[in-house]
Amino acid sequence: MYLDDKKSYRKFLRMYIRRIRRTLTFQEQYTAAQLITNKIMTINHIRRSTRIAAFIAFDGEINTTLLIKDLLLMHKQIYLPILIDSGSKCLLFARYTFATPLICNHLNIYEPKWNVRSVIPIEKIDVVFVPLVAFDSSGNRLGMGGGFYDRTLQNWKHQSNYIPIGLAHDFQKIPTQLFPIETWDIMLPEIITPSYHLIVDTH
Ligand SMILES: Nc1nc2c(c(=O)[nH]1)N(C=O)[C@@H](CNc1ccc(C(=O)N[C@@H](CCC(=O)O)C(=O)O)cc1)CN2
Ligand SMILES: Nc1ncnc2c1ncn2[C@@H]1O[C@H](COP(=O)(O)OP(=O)(O)OP(=O)(O)O)[C@@H](O)[C@H]1O
Repeated sequence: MYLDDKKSYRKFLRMYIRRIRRTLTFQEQYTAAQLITNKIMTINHIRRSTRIAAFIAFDGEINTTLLIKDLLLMHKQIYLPILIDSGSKCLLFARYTFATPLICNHLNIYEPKWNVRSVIPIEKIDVVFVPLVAFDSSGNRLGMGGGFYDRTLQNWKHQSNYIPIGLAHDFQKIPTQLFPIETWDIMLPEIITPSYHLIVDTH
């Protein structure tokens, strides 16, 4: 592997951070989940929103179970991404309630069972919580490498009212000078970790 080409460097960075993420203990994950949930509950524009897209964590991502539970208890409408084999590689968002069964997809991620009536156009969502592998203080985001969120969010600034917000562990932050940016990467205007709430000017 050669780290002087960007593709290999992105692959290396993903592998490196994913490996650290997977070594977190249950206690570390639980503490992080409590801290990030408490932080999110204090953010006014999230408290005011009605429809929120979240994700079910896998591969050591920051655990969202407590967050989703608290948001449901606040009577927010929660949506989760589902992957469909359409070739478009865009995500669909389906309604999730305490009564919704989750199934494990081919990438080992839990998602609601596909049902045409539970899917909502992304334009109707207020806040989209976005998983990520690495980020920097300018709002750059590196994901799992499928390009799903990059494609799904590509028009958010121009055609939509929703705001994408990255959720991550603190250690997933990379110095900007080391960040391998690609032209198609979507910049995140906000990123929340257990310790801070980063607000970026993406204009
Ligand atoms: N929680 C969560 N949900 C999510 C995402 C995510 O990053 N986190 N995604 C964000 O886009 C989408 C799924 N994207 C993914 C892209 C690539 C791989 C991946 O490379 N997985 C395997 C290898 C592939 C395989 O087994 O076929 C791996 O772990 O290496 C996984 C998920 C939609 N849902
Ligand atoms: N808006 C887009 N339109 C077409 N192709 C895209 C777009 N965004 C990303 N891609 C393609 O998807 C592939 C994976 O992109 P990338 O490595 O940035 O994924 P990622 O951001 O890490 O993953 P994800 O967004 O799923 O978490 C790249 O080969 C890229 O060419």
